[in-house]
Amino acid sequence: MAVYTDIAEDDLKWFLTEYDAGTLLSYKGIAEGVENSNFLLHTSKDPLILTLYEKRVEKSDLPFFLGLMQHLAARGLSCPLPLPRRDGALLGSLSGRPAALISFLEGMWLRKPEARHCREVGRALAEMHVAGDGFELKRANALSIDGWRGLWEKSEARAGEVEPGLQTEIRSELDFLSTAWPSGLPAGVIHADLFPDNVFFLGDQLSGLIDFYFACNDLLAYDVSICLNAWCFEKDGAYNITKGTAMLEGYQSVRPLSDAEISALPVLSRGSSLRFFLTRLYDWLTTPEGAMVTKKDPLEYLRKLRFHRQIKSPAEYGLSL
Ligand SMILES: Nc1ncnc2c1ncn2[C@@H]1O[C@H](COP(=O)(O)OP(=O)(O)OP(=O)(O)O)[C@@H](O)[C@H]1O
Ligand SMILES: N[C@@H](CCO)C(=O)O
Repeated sequence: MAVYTDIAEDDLKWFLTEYDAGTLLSYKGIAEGVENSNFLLHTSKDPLILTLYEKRVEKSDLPFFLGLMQHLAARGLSCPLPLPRRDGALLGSLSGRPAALISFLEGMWLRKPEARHCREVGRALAEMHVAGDGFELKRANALSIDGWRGLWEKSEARAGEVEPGLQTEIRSELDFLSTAWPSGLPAGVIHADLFPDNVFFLGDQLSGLIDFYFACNDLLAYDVSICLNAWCFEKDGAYNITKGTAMLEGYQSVRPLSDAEISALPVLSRGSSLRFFLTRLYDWLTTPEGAMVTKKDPLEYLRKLRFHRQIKSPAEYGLSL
């Protein structure tokens, strides 16, 4: 569960005096999520989410994340809006952690998304890419090509515990990606973690995107590859081309991909598979047994990586070329 830091009711009430948030009626920790501590607050006004930022989030990045939510919401994207304090600041401090209040978004994430949902996600991703234009703050992607080798080196010695032979395979993948990684593709603000648990639906209608805490500036098509990986594979590891077609059509109904972006999809998808494999591998090897956090399977992403490696044409993702 993701409540790493407990809060005392009195401290919370004191914290809320800095905001025009109404009177506290109740609060409870939210079990989902792995990165930060989240609480649902009921007040005499609107419900709110309180997030306490934990160790993996750099405090210096918070103005980017919170400012981005404001920027996107102001351009009509459905995403949480940070509530400013009375002094105008978006960030406060609670229980020794940086903390923010954000608006509560109605909806549920889908445990079993179908092709029609993938279409909506593709569309929303493109809308986010378009709406991100003009956002003035910049944040480099620490979890892109330049960061992968360092991340791998933290796990390499023990990687064989997860699957024998991994060392050779990942080293050669890193070598391949460092020569094949595309440059010059359209770049902008990307979500970088738009998995099913970060997209809310009300019925079949997409109601909003959450969790912008990996957002950064990077290649827009790299974000598309992250979504293909997160939404278009079945539990048995098979790529679902119907979902892929729907997602790519949804995306292109808002922002058509260039020929260069389409050609780069297999390489970008190898990269995004490696990115989630590496963070999951690190967590797998370092999270203590019994910790109240669900560890995610790194091998799921190794299998996706192997799938993308044998792709001969981007048409195999469901694009009509
Ligand atoms: N604005 C919001 N409105 C409604 N619920 C929210 C909102 N923000 C977060 N939540 C709830 O809190 C949960 C965890 O949020 P979030 O995904 O941001 O956490 P996290 O720790 O950064 O997780 P991860 O990075 O693993 O996805 C969500 O699944 C959702 O249930
Ligand atoms: N979405 C990530 C975890 C949280 O960022 C994963 O599935 O590995």
